[in-house]
Amino acid sequence: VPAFPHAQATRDVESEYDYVIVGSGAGGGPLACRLAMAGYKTLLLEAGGDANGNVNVSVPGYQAVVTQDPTLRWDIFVNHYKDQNRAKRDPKYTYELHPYEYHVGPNPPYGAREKGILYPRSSVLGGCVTHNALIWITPHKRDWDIIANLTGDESWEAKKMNKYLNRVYQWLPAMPTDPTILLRDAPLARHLVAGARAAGLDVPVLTPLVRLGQLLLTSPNSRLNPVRDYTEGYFQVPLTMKFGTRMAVREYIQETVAAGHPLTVHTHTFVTKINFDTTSGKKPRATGVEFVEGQYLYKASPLHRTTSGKRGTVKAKRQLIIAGGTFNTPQLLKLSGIGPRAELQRFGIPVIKDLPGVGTNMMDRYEIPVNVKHTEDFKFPILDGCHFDLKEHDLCLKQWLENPYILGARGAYASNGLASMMLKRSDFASSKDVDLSIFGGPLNFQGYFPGWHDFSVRDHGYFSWYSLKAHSRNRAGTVELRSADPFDQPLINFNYFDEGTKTDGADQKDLGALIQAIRKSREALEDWNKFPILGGTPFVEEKPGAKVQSDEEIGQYIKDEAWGHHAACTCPIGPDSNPMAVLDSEFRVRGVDGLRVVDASIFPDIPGVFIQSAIFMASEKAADILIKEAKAADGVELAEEEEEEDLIIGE
Ligand SMILES: Cc1cc2nc3c(=O)[nH]c(=O)nc-3n(C[C@H](O)[C@H](O)[C@H](O)COP(=O)(O)OP(=O)(O)OC[C@H]3O[C@@H](n4cnc5c(N)ncnc54)[C@H](O)[C@@H]3O)c2cc1C
Repeated sequence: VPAFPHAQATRDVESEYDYVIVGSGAGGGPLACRLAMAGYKTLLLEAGGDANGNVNVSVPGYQAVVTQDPTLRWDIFVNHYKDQNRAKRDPKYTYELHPYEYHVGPNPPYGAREKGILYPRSSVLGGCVTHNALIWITPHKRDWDIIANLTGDESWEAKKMNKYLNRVYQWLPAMPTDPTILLRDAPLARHLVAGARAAGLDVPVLTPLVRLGQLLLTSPNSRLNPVRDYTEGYFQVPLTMKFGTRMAVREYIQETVAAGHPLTVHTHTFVTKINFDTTSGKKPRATGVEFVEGQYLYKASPLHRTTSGKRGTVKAKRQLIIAGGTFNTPQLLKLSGIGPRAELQRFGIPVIKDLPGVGTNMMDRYEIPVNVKHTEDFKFPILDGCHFDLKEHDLCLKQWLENPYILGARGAYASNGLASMMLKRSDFASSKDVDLSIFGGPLNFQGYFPGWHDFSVRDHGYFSWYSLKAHSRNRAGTVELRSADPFDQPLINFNYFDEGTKTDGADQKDLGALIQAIRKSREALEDWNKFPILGGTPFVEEKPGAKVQSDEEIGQYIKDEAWGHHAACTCPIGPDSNPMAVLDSEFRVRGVDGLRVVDASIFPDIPGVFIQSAIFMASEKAADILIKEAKAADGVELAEEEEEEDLIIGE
């Protein structure tokens, strides 16, 4: 594992910084780096640790292992349905036996407490980017135009957002799995080839690997393709890694500190409250935060023991930016007096600003698999020696550690295991953009529950196609306080399908798209038969299972077992005329001064197919706005901007 420069670990919190940022994930991390690189004294407060020396965060093949790592995971539990009887139809429904000890599925022992569905989150430098699946798919143009149209702020138009993608590529490496790793496993390649055929591509029966090799060189992100957002087909899956090692926000923060920019990072620092000055007679102004220093203070951490630690406060001279993510940002705003009046009063929280939209409008994608098991003792050769457990017998880890990134020499762990994807437009898409991503890999992943990773990789004879519904319509999710205790996790209700948004048949349309995705996955599995030249043993479908055939049966399977992992939109940007808009188009929290939000919660509509790219770009935009604002305030002349609209740097 390469030795990354360590984050500055000083514990003396100075009393004032230009900018204080809470949360170092996809939203907060890049913003902190940019502000510091522009010369502003910036403090980044992060509840988690820096994960230095933790190999889990660096190995792409450990993308699932890392979500189980107790040192950085938060076990957040959510409700897909408020109706618990309905929720329990999901075999992933979880109960707590003792603190952080769980029972998954029906027939819990007597006394077990209902928890709901696990929603993995990571509290660590880099936030969820440090434990995510590394998939890098850039947003659709329409995602940005929606914000521009909604707010009248043209700077959000797609052509103007292009420059922020260029800026992301200044620090973010992205590359696909080396095709030579995959092409060595003929039965796995047989599945991937079948996927290409089901995606409508012509694959020669006698030389399928040559065609697959070509397809794995085709990027789904190409900005040179003017109709890229509508282009259906079969593509490689770009990953946020460099030569087979995860590299993204965490590493960028550490490099920025090491380069000597004025960025101070305080890890293991949990922010409990935003402080306001309400004495001016004008709008309340956010002046800084209160925090507690200590490890695993949030009760969602399985290593949580105490909420006590060294307490402190810090002031933000220019702006305070909250970037705690879709669940924690609305929680912190509400705890600090910004949110729906009735809810705040219920918990005895003094109201600073009645903002009814905080913690509403939550969106997510739906995901659902078809899992098959190959018969007898078949194992995918690519997984030989892979134990996914960091122990000495994990020969794939040894291979990854000891080899250079050349011709697949680092082996299976230089990939996240999901190398290719179909992009499709379902009959239920809300625009011309593709709305289904169907990707395959040698895993038995059925969604998130405690121990999901061990379950997914235990048997090396499984293959699955996963469908993800992009541009989903449900916006009925909510994040509400459970208590006034900042260390409690909030109450999170997604209100799936018919429990949620039903306008214009929204729930039925999303369901319809997913039913088509399941049928497309099955078509890919049938097309497997067309390539016997690649070997392998037959398989049986375990989920949803051969008996599940009609639209109604497939629909029920989806409603029972779908999940999501791109939760967003709980502090949406919106126009002045919308009382539910939490932010203006420049990330300002409405009704107060000095306070911004920059993370997955800012979007009025869930963007793209995979979300981290949109958050990174929004973070770059926020930096641009704040730097210009600071220069204007200081009377510094703004340099003429180069026209970057048509410039393409990176993909
Ligand atoms: C299992 C999984 C896999 C995923 N895979 C992908 C993928 O392959 N591709 C993709 O595009 N997206 C993926 N995502 C989604 C993506 O990683 C997240 O949407 C994104 O990281 C969210 O960014 P954020 O800035 O909103 O919050 P986060 O990245 O979650 O960062 C928030 C940070 O704030 C800190 N924090 C919160 N509250 C406080 C507080 N009170 N005080 C101090 N610090 C605090 C947290 O510790 C955390 O580090 C995945 C998500 C999950 C869960």
